[in-house]
Amino acid sequence: MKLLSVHDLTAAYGPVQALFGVSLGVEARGATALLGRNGAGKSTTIKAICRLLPHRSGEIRFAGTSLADLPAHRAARLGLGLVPEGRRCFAGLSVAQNLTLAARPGPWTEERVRDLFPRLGERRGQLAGTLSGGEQQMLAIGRALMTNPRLLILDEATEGLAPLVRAEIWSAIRTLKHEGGLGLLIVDKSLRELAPIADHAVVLSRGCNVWDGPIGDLTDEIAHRHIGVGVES
Ligand SMILES: Nc1ncnc2c1ncn2[C@@H]1O[C@H](COP(=O)(O)OP(=O)(O)OP(=O)(O)O)[C@@H](O)[C@H]1O
Repeated sequence: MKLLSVHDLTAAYGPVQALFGVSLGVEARGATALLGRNGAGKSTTIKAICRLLPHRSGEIRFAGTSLADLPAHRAARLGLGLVPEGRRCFAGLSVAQNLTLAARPGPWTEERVRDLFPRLGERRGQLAGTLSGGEQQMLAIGRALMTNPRLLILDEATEGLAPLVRAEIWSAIRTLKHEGGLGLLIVDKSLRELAPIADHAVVLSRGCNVWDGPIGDLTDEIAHRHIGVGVES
């Protein structure tokens, strides 16, 4: 059984339909990359999965349970951990407070998050609002891990960051894939970084699935046409 299974999802912002039938799956401890050009519907798909946006039709099942009628906090409690686009940490609270506020029982503790991101340990008492963009992203990932999710959803986790910080975050994501004991759904355009992590890729265009398969089978032609990047990018 898949950890997450989305079938034929449609969703809209008021009168504007954004998803026209999106399907994807994530295996337990597997990693799926969700790809597509700007505006393709990736964030909307994630919002619908996390119940931050109601869907119109289709099915969303997580660990065998339908999420269709659940509010966002109940879906989160089932084990969905979201690292949203734009990070969204509590700027006026310290790193440690941000982490402990999110905590739920399980293998992920503040100490383990600090092992994954040593910079957060060095800045435990610092206000989140004064962290660099990369450090805030690490904190956002740390906060999601502190909820002890079964599925971690990363929406553009490395966008707009300097190369060295990006490398640190990708290294942490690789560690999560191999040692984290959780499933991953990753939205990103860095196909070269995703290739050793994701087992599977789903490509969206204009709110529809246009390609789905093992990430290694993604051709340069498909990548250029539907993601706007080459497979080596
Ligand atoms: N709050 C909103 N109100 C109305 N339309 C929206 C809203 N948010 C997104 N959309 C529209 O829904 C479509 C899908 O947007 P979405 O943000 O899901 O794309 P995306 O693939 O995540 O893009 P990006 O890579 O730029 O984040 C787009 O046409 C977008 O303009």
